[in-house]
Amino acid sequence: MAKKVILLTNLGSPDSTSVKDVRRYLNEFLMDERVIDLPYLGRLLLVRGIITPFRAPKSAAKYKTIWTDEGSPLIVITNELAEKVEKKSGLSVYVCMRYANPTPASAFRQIISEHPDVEEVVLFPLYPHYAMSSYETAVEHVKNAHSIGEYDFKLNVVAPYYNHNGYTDALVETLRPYLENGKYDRILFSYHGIPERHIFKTDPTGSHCLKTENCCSAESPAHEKCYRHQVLETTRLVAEKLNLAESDYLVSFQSRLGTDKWLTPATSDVLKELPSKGVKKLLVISPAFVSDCLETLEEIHEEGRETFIESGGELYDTVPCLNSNDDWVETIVDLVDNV
Ligand SMILES: C=CC1=C(C)c2cc3[nH]c(cc4nc(cc5[nH]c(cc1n2)c(C)c5CCC(=O)O)C(CCC(=O)O)=C4C)c(C)c3C=C
Ligand SMILES: [Fe+2]
Ligand SMILES: [Fe+2]
Repeated sequence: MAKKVILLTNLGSPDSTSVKDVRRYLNEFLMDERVIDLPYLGRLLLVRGIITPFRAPKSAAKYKTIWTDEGSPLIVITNELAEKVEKKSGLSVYVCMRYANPTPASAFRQIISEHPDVEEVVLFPLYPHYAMSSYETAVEHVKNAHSIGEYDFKLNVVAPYYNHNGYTDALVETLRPYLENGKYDRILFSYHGIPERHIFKTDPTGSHCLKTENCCSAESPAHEKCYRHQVLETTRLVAEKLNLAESDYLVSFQSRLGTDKWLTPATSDVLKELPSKGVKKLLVISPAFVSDCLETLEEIHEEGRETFIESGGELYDTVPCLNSNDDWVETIVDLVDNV
């Protein structure tokens, strides 16, 4: 059997909550051409001249509200997950991040020093859905480091698993305890948003995505890379497993940045509008995030609650991410075994 190890890759966090570290992180993140897809000079001016100077102090203050003694929740949780996957799979598990630390190059150096005979690294992106700003950039970043290092081992990548039974079952099990006494008027599936332009860009047919109202439910090869299709599928499968009626839940997109047209409806708009439509008791789940992070702990749990309650909502609960729960660990091992 080929000597195999696992490499988990996640988005990454600033090294600390200092404005300087947050600025460096935001510059690296937003200068990624798969995140802000402008020509280099335009991107540089926008990111360094406008977005980062204003955003860094605000983001640093937000990170301070979620930071733990061990560091960023996203990093701490990813490391805990790695330990558990290692125990369950019997394989060595490493971690790298798309932005900041640890880098793919440092993870490869560690792998080689601990396993000089390694033949295969299985890359597991901690993104269930394909988007050029998440799954694609993370995978390309690791492939790039692999090719620069001219390593002898193979790099195999786990495909997006938005419709994998284990992943949707794991989501169902995190939701189930909240649904036992039927106290919510609605469940909101809030996914990280992306600009519509990114959906057009990743449509290999060039003619399917966002061309009709129900493009995401009509058969198409475009779905292999369509973020909207994939998040709607995750939602549909989870709802089906829980026997939810269509009127029991809705989907929205959070964390919009800039003035471009992003996927709609925006989570913040939905949270403002629901109470006036009679939805006073709300449960929110964020399945695009497998690890709790700034976008769940601050934006959804804190800001989201404030928006909903100030708009007339009465009860607002949020479901934790899969983090390092046992169902999720088993799913990762299964996906790695079948890559
Ligand atoms: C779940 C997948 C993600 C997609 C798709 C995604 C797209 C995307 N993000 C930004 C801008 C920012 N995102 C930020 C934080 C952040 N984003 C994701 C995941 C996805 N992003 C995660 C897991 C996190 C949390 C990181 C953490 O340390 O906890 C941030 C930084 C924080 C802030 O200032 O708000 C920015 C900026 C864009 C522009 C984009 C698509 C184009
Ligand atoms: Fe993001
Ligand atoms: Fe689509």
